[in-house]
Amino acid sequence: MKENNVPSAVIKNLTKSYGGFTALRDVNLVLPKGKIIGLLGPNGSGKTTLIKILTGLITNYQGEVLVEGRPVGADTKALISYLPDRNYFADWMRARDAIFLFSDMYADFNGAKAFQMIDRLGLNANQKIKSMSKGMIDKFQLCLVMSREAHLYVLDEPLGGVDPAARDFILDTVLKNYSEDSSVIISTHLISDVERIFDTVIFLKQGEIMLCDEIDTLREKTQKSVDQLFREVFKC
Ligand SMILES: Nc1ncnc2c1ncn2[C@@H]1O[C@H](COP(=O)(O)OP(=O)(O)OP(=O)(O)O)[C@@H](O)[C@H]1O
Repeated sequence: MKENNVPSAVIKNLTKSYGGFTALRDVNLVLPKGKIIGLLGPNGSGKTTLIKILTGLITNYQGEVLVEGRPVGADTKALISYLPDRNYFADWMRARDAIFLFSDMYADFNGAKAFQMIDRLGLNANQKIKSMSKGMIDKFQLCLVMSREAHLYVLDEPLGGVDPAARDFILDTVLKNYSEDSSVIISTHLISDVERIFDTVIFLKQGEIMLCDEIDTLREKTQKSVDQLFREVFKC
């Protein structure tokens, strides 16, 4: 059962240091359900660190992180569908093997949906993943991740290797496959391609939240696209 009134994630006073270096400083965020959230920031601003904390891959930090009201841990991993920034398949695997593996691993995974999606994207279920191009693997991983009925989807650079013609299809795939009971957090540098699907935008700067706003409010306030604003705020 999904607990409808609980935010997908709540982050309170989160600080993460690597040795003497502070990668995240006193981050506070609430990720409400039914939203697509853009997590944006220049290289090294702490996006992947935040994502790894949310997904339970980094466990030593200060502060509190809740997913569906529960502290991040073994329980919450099952609630999150995570697209990492690199692939994790064994060399021998064909696309269909990975789909069957996901079926075994995740109770909320819809294998039929995954087969349909890869077909729609022109991928071959019998092809070895190792022999796919980077863009093909990106598309395939996104199909797997969006074929789960998760509470929180965490997508780290989902379009990195995807050709411009396929990007819109991928974004529509994201839009179609998350529900009002879940939320999606997307970290990307391809802001102009992705901003049309954001409800909320977060700018991270040197480990701190410098902006967290609804996209409509932001556009009204600044009269700029998110991409334009990002380029101005983070101009080198
Ligand atoms: N394992 C680690 N050990 C030490 N420092 C680290 C480690 N991982 C990340 N950092 C540092 O923490 C900071 C934030 O890194 P992070 O990977 O979270 O940034 P990012 O915003 O995802 O960057 P990018 O856009 O380049 O992927 C960087 O200064 C990075 O060098």
